[in-house]
Amino acid sequence: MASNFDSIPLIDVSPLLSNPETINLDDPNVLQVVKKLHEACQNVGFFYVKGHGIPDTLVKGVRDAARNFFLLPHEEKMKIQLSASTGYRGYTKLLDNKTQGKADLHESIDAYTEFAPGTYGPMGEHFEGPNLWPEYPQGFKEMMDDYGNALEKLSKMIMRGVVLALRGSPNLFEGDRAGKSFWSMRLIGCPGSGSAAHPSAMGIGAHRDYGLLILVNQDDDITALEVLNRRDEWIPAVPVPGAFLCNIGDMLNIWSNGMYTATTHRVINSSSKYRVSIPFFYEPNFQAIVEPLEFYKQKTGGVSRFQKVVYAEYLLNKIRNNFVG
Ligand SMILES: NC(=[NH2+])NCCC[C@H](N)C(=O)O
Ligand SMILES: O=C(O)CCC(=O)C(=O)O
Ligand SMILES: [Fe+2]
Repeated sequence: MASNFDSIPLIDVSPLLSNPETINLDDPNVLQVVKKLHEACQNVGFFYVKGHGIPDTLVKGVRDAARNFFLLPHEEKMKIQLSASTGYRGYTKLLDNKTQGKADLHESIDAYTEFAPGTYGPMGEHFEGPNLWPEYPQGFKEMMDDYGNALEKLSKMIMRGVVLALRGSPNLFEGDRAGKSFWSMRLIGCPGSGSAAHPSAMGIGAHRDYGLLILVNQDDDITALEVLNRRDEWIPAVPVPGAFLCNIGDMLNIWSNGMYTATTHRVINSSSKYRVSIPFFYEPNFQAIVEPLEFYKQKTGGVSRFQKVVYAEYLLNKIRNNFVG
């Protein structure tokens, strides 16, 4: 469970990225980073990541591309509309995504890892299909693919750092667990409250994320994301230019037997400006079986605190609830 934090720590992860294949605690810089990661994952469930090596042009480029897309006329955007038959990929208009049964005041493009039809059997069919990107500007798809690949690599290295903190094997979350991450990405646009026809609606209602690790790329000049601490206070996640905001999802909460926290958060854009954010969701393998790992159980009292879930089933159940009346 999250503690009574009142701010979100900033962590420079560059020491984790210098020797990806031989990362280990003999390097004092690595040791320092993993301690900070562990502490943040335990007490806050959120942290900022700098020193990540993703070029600023790419980080801003995807946000600008998203912003330009959301400026297009409604009919144009609806050409790539998301539905169950597009594998839940594509565009969702304002107030069509729901959180806890309430309409959210955001529009979005949702994307998932692409895979060959049949790869994941009948469960996989629900998510089959290419991602739906706009035709214009040219190169939209290529930029999003580059971005997804870069964030997948970064997420994997951060996960190695998290495991190393307790002297676990750095590849604990690879192989059958998350070696073939079923990652996803959302391009999100939230109107400012001044322009909204629905002043009471939240951008995104209170929720936890589903998977392992989320990296949020958000506009620098608007504070809208808020994070719930144990005193039930909403702590604003003020943007740190050049840094990603990183948080933990339900699957890491389960795998770590509750040691690491999937913290509740929400989005309220009370500024007058339109806000763009792009969360990247680093998730388990589609078919991963997720239950408290022995490694973490030993460190959390020896008793499993969670039932086993299959990631694909968990995800599909969540997604279906997002798009029903
Ligand atoms: N993939 C996500 N984390 N989506 C945002 C969470 C909000 C979503 N409408 C839900 O109820 O779960
Ligand atoms: O827009 C944001 O800053 C965060 C979005 C979010 O929490 C989500 O999509 O799960
Ligand atoms: Fe979220």
